[in-house]
Amino acid sequence: MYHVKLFLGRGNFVSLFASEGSLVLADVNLERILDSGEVSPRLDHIDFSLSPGEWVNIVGTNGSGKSTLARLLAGLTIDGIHGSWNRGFAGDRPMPYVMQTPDSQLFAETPRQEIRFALEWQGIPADEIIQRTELVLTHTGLLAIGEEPWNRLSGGQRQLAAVAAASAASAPLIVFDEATSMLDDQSCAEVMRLARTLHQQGTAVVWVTQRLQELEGGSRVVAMREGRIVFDGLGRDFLYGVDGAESHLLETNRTTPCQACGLRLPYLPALALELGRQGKLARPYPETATEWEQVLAEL
Ligand SMILES: Nc1ncnc2c1ncn2[C@@H]1O[C@H](COP(=O)(O)OP(=O)(O)OP(=O)(O)O)[C@@H](O)[C@H]1O
Repeated sequence: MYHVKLFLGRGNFVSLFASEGSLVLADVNLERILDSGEVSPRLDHIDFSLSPGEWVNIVGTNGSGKSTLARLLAGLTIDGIHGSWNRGFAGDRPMPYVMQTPDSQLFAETPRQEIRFALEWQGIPADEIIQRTELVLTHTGLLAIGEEPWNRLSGGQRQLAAVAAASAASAPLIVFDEATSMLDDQSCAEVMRLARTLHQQGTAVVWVTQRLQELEGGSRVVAMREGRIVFDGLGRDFLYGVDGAESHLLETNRTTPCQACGLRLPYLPALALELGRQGKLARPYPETATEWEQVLAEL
């Protein structure tokens, strides 16, 4: 860990503790002009740090600022942004950014071509490109459809090709912006598997999602509301409230951080909270399928 002091303009400084090489944003702001002519924040006093190799989930309702933050983390240009940042391990080049709909980011004609172009764009020597393309196709399970034109592939297969091309960059960070929201469950699981493999290999992952059932209890969740980060902590605390605060939570009828963001609790956390309310279940609440099976068998 080290200590960074960032100049914020107007004579203000902010001090943040960050792991060495972290990507750090400090008091980042972005405004937008509404149709009425009023000014409204798109990003509102954002302080955020991402360590090398870390996985962070970004959640929030529509229009809360998730994509804007994700684009900023990817190093894509956003006009009108104010504040301080140090891109740390992510460097100055734009990082791969996988969008919701694959068709808006595929520009070659087949998965093999798409990966080849991604490698060419990085400046990989021509004699390495063919071999590396085949390796990426193999590792992503796309070898059999490498030569298929997009119109013969499903949306899920096209999205996998987009992830494969993004992963070909071997970048230190990859941003998934609701990359699974248009996919069926199987394609969704395959895209998630690829993202997890990249993470296990050391790539930092920014995972923007509205599918709260994807959140793991021990993973980091950053929740946004009206351009602000309103929660930054563990998935289980986001879904259930902070441990120890539960009785207060129930007595006063306060909502969990998830509900306070205007998001609906997924079915299983909602069930766990309800069973807790009825005194039939105590913390720690089950998170995995096996833990749930045990709990249900004992009820
Ligand atoms: N290019 C832009 N110029 C001005 N305002 C924008 C622009 N893009 C988005 N906005 C506005 O900024 C706010 C945040 O948008 P953003 O897309 O970051 O939210 P989001 O949480 O990703 O929403 P969604 O889940 O609907 O994609 C919204 O009110 C949106 O209308």
